[in-house]
Amino acid sequence: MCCQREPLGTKSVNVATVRPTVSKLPALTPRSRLPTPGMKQKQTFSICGEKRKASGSPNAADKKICLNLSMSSDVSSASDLSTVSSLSRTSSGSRKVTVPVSRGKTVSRVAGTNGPRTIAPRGAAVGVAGKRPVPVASTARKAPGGAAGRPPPRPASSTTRPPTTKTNTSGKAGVGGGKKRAAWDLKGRLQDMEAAMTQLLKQKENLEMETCTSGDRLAQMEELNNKLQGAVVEKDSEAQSIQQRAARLQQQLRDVEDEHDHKVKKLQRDISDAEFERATITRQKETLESELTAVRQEAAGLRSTVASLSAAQEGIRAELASVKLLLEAAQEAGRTKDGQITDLKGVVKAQNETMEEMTLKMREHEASRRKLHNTIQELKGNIRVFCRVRPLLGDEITSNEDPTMISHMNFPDDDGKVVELEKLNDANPNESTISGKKGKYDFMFDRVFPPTSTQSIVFEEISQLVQSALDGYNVCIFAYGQTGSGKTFTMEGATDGDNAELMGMIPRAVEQIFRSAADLKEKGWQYEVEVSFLEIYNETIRDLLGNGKDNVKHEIRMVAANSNEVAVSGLTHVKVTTERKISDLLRKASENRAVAETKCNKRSSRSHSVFCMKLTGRNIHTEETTLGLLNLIDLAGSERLKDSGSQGARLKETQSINSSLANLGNVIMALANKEHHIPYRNSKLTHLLQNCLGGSSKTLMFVNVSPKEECFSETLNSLRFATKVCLMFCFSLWPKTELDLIKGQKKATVSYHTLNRVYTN
Ligand SMILES: Nc1ncnc2c1ncn2[C@@H]1O[C@H](COP(=O)(O)OP(=O)(O)OP(=O)(O)O)[C@@H](O)[C@H]1O
Repeated sequence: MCCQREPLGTKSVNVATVRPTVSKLPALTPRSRLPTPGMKQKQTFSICGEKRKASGSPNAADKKICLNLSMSSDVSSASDLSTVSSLSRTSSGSRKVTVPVSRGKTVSRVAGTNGPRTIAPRGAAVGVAGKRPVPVASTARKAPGGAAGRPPPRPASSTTRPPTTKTNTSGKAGVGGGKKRAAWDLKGRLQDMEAAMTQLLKQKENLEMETCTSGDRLAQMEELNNKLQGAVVEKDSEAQSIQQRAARLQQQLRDVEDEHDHKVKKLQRDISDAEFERATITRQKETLESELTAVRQEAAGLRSTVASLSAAQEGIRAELASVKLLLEAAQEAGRTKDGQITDLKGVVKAQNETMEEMTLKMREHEASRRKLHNTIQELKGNIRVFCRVRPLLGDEITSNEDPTMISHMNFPDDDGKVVELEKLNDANPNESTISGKKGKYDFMFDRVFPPTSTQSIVFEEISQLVQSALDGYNVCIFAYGQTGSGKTFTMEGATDGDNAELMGMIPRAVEQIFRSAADLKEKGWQYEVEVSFLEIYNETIRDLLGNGKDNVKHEIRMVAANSNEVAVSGLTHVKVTTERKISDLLRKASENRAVAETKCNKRSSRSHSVFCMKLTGRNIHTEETTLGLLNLIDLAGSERLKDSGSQGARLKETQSINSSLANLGNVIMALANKEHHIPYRNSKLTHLLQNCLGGSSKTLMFVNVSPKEECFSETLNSLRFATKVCLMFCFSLWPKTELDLIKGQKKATVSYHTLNRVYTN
């Protein structure tokens, strides 16, 4: 059965065999090749499948067959593609391919028939690839009712209906030849009518048959429609999966593009880096070129220098030749000199021997120097008294007054040994005088330092005693006087920036000791210096180099039963090798004293401070050893009880001070009198200094005097105490008989003039 088909036009379908899996479209490649809505293009799809060879051929290999479909159509949407090709199996097992090429247009083929395989688009020519298409109608006519034995469907269009015999209603035409019967020919007309009736019955039968066929065809079409709808759903899902895949592919493409962009950027960066590097290299190249130019210029300069040097070398060679000549002459002279050197070596040897002798003599001289020095010191007196008057200071100076000019004091002699004291007001008529003149007093000491005397002038006088300490003698230097008279200034000095002139006796003595020790080193003497610093307050000893907080009770003990040497228990002794170290120690002692001062006002002036340097010497040549002690003592301010008006603790302090000062005087007196018993232990101070007072020890006492007129009485008192010490020493030099004679004169006081007369005689 054939149906009228629409002409296919440019569409052509070549079908060999299509496998059921043909619904799987081949993978669509690049996104750019996917149709987009509204795109008009020619598409070619290849649907590949496999076909087995005829079953009669056992070795038949699978053959790949393809359905090629070319079309040119408007693709309105991607979903149209899903319906491009579909395949469904008919109920009879045959395969049917329906290919809608555009909306409402389909190409169908029924596989499995015995006839030639065709696709019968409406009115189009369909044929096997490469063969001329066979008209459908003729094919259908050749195989009527071929598919599944059914009659071919009746053509839908009335134009395709088989021609019907036109009934001659008018009766004018006969059935057989169209010849009109005569009216009278009833029989003939009856025959015609029977023939017409028969024809009409046939037509009726045909119509009934056609109606039946149309019903079948309608059912077939409905079935087909259902299948097509199923195929559409299937294709829709396929289209969705294709869309998802396309989306994945697009995502991949975007990833690839991103990666591409990333690589492009990286490449651009690499390019810019490379360009930068190229620019750097270019710059380096330029620099190197300029350096090369400079080096070339330098090389040119060097070449010219080499040329000039070569010329100079020639000159030097010539000079060298002349020098060689001179050298030869000198060598000749040298040989002569060698002889002379040998002679000189003999002379040097002789001189070395002389030197050794001289060194020995020098050592002997050093020993003699020590002895002589000591003799001189002894001749000068093992006990000496110096008087020092400080200048007026600050508020003490009235306008237009020279601070070194003191109205009530005179320094009359050129030797600097006498001080005259004159009371200008309120002369006490009962006051005893030395000069015999009321209100005027003369005092003579080993040395008197007026207010103009500097620290260095004062130290000159005591430096010999410091030397004695280095030579192995014990030396005590005291500063005695009323409060504010200049004892501490004399002993320690004042700190006024870096003014070295204000340095006191202690730092100067230290300086001299280290200097002399260095000088004596070449004579084989090595010294070890050990320092201690203590104060005695109210007969209690306190360590000024300790930690300042200790409540240790320090006791004075004899080092050995048969020796005079004493030691203080728990006292700090510091070995020093430099002067700087000693200044640090003095600072520490002063800080410790300052702490104590806060506890007891003005304590420093109410205590005795004893700075002691132990000097141990050893001669590495002679193995001779020495041990000398240098004690520098700042005594507490002396005050007369009746003048001070002290009470309570202050009274106790004053009594303690006066007692220890009186004991000092008694000890000195006992030493001068060569008494058997010396009362050292009556006070801490004399007990401590017992091996430094008396014997071969040297004692020097500074009596410091205030220039203030209101201190006249205290000044007089201090000078009298110092004179007593001085007299005792003078007595000690006298033969005992003469001493007894003087004592027998029963004079209350011994005048300076008497002593002077006795002394000079
Ligand atoms: N020769 C001097 N030249 C200049 N100033 C001096 C001299 N002697 C003492 N002074 C000054 O006089 C003041 C009192 O002196 P210093 O403190 O030495 O007296 P002191 O006798 O030690 O008193 P104290 O017993 O209270 O300790 C200080 O300011 C000191 O600098």
